Amino acid sequence: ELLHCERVWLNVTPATLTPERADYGLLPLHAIGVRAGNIAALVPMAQLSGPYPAHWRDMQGKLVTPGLIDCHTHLIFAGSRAEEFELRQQGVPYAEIARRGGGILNTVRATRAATEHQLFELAVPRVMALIREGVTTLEIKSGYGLTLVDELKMLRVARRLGESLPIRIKTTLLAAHAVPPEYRDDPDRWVSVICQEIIPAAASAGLADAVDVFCEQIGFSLAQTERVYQAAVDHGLPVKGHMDQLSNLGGSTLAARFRALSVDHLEYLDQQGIAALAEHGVVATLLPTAFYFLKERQFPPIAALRQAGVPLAVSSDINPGTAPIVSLRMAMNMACTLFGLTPVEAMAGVTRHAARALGEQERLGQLKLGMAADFLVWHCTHPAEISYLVGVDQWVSRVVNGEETLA
Ligand SMILES: O=C(O)CC[C@@H]1NC(=O)NC1=O
Ligand SMILES: [Fe+3]
Repeated sequence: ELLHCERVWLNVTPATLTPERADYGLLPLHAIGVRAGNIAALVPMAQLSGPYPAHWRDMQGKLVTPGLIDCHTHLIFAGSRAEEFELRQQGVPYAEIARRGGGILNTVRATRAATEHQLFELAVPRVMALIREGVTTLEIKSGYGLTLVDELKMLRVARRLGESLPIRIKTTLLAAHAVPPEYRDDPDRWVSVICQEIIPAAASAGLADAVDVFCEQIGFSLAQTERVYQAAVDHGLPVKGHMDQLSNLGGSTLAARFRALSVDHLEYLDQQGIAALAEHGVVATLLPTAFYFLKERQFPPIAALRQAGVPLAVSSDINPGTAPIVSLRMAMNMACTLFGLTPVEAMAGVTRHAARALGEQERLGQLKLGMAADFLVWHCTHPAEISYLVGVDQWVSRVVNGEETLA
């Protein structure tokens, strides 16, 4: 089947990350061929004899993996919380910083004031940093606009990043990120605006691929979360949740009832929630960078999640408040170092499990015939290096939708 491919990479060592294997799914030397944006051939070199179609490259045995998927980011924002970082390091408590107008609402003010083009320009270097790390699919949330106009503005910027840069973008509406100042006295009315105005507008404009809620004491209650989830489902949108990050409101169980794609953070997830996730195949997304930056003490129940067979994803949670570290591979390293994941689990967490967290498990996240031709050929000699060594460029060929990208 190589002869029908548009491009072929010879002598690669595939790490397939298919679910049948408990390891990287490493195969001996293969040729990988693409056609019409998909993986059209994956053939052992031992079975090959020339001639080979045009556009082939000999990769001399280099490792090839599925493209990395960062399934949870807030990387579109204006302004900076660096000054708050300084205050915090001087010992000023969070509550005092919030009282002074800091926190999420600081970023909301700056993001509302920024134009669509300014937000795009601010986001490009952050996306390019992830592209350099090997990310080929990236989820970006809204949540710093907190008005109909500004939430849609953020989602349009996210869509434009995918149209302008060699990366797949999935968008998530997170209008339920914080209560904007205009609704401080009546949060339920903000939830009504989300359900009756923002979700319908985002859905009909095709701007949102999913709907997320920050279900937390300092965010939205279980009842408010349920209202937003019901509106999402009524408009054909899947849901996900920032759940059990600082306390347990029972959000994961509710999310599982709504067949959520994923629940994320999970430091306070309990056995009831774990059972609900396992029953409905919901992905548990670990966000170790926020745990690290907030100096959290409560670990997510990794062993219990493993025991229950809940798929673990790993993501950067890039955001100006609790995860100002623009690196998926640093998050992989922290998932291993802080949370005790193995490098194999971290790799599965940014490939097939991250794809599932975005509802893309049929198309992305594995090296498998017929799946999207999103893959990386690495200098690395061992797949664990992708979680181990952070900060250096290490891919020699980056392919998205079958096209080799040089950025
Ligand atoms: O501080 C910010 O800007 C976002 C915080 C971030 N958002 C959320 O839902 N959980 C978080 O840690
Ligand atoms: Fe987040």
